[in-house]
Amino acid sequence: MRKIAVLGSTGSIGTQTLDVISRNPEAYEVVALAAGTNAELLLTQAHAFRPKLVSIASEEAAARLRGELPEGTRLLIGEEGLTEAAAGCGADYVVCALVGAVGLRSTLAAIDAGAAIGLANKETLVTAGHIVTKRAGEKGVPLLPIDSEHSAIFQCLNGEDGRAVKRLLITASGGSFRDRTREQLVHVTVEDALKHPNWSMGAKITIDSATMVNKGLEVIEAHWLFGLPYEQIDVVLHPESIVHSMVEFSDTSVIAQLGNPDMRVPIQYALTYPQRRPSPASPLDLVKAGALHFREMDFVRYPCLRMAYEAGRAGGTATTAFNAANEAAVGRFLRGEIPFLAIESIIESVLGKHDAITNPDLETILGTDDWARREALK
Ligand SMILES: NC(=O)C1=CN([C@@H]2O[C@H](COP(=O)(O)OP(=O)(O)OC[C@H]3O[C@@H](n4cnc5c(N)ncnc54)[C@H](OP(=O)(O)O)[C@@H]3O)[C@@H](O)[C@H]2O)C=CC1
Ligand SMILES: CC(=O)[C@@H](O)[C@H](O)COP(=O)(O)O
Ligand SMILES: [Mn+2]
Repeated sequence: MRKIAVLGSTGSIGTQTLDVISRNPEAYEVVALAAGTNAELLLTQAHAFRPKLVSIASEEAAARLRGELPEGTRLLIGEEGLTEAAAGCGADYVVCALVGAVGLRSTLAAIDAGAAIGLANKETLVTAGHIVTKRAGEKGVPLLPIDSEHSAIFQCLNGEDGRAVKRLLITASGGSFRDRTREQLVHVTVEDALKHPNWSMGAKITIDSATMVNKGLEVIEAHWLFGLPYEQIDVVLHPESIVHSMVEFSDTSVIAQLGNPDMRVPIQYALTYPQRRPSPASPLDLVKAGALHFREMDFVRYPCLRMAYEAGRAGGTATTAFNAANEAAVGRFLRGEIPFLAIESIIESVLGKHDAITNPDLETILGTDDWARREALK
């Protein structure tokens, strides 16, 4: 029986992970759950799964859990709680479903404890990919992708020799504003931006899809997960989100992974790999799905993707700054403080002020993250 910790259990990926687990109760024991603010849902989950530990971000949220948890479930708070959930409860598998670079330390703690990682939290790889992948390699810990595109690529590669890969083709839906011109983006609202055409996801990633930052993060995530240079990672617009990504090989063969948009498929595959199990997702009927479309990516329409490639190629702390500036800017947009198009100007401005440091250690990464956030909030 696999002992699992779910970091970010109350979010979109976290709740779907627990849904997958609850359909296979004989295979999993949930040993720890960690959340940010949603004490009510965390409490319900604690009673359903009876973990050894629950962790919540603040003392205020923790107050709502005291005296209400099942017998034998400990309560911890903040970064200490995240680390203990990741590394102190005997989990042999940790699902990293936190949103943002806040997931970095607990992911590293889980790796140091020798747990396999189911990784949804792409910001961690974008922030410190060289540290996370090196540490996982040294520990012999697998990093199993949950992000749908990376799960698709992982499945297409199927253990193939990387030298036979010509390029990765990451698909992008185009997000909430895929049919709008840049001029039409001037007055869009938060409510509009949160309407993703194909996926129901947390607020931050939904905004990232609309700005195309999400695809930029995914290009950098693919660079670290699959060890390929940026020249071999391309993005193609695919409005239907049926083809989750593709790999082109040196003999011109292109292998794709397809399915209806349902994150429980890649989540389950990351949990059961190398096996497959029946899934609750609705089967894909290509005849009913109709025509599938593919369009060239327009880097003028989507400058955030251009900036992500530039940061990726610059390397070192450039991607840390890119991610942190975006996190802060998206927070401001969601709070109604800035218009949609200011997200990209803030990222551009922060990157313009940043001199990337090569091969940074963790302290330098955290310093850059902090600096970029403060710049983005100015
Ligand atoms: N949703 C999706 O379909 C996909 C998501 N991803 C990636 O997966 C990750 C999670 O995304 P998603 O599930 O959509 O995000 P959500 O916002 O839905 O969930 C985020 C989770 O993180 C928790 N959290 C946030 N801040 C903290 C903190 N400081 N301490 C502890 N817990 C915290 C939240 O807790 P609470 O809600 O209690 O505040 C919540 O459980 C992101 O990196 C995203 O890019 C990748 C592919 C698809
Ligand atoms: C489901 C998933 O993996 C998301 O990252 C998704 O890819 C978002 O869609 P787009 O970024 O392509 O709009
Ligand atoms: Mn994705």
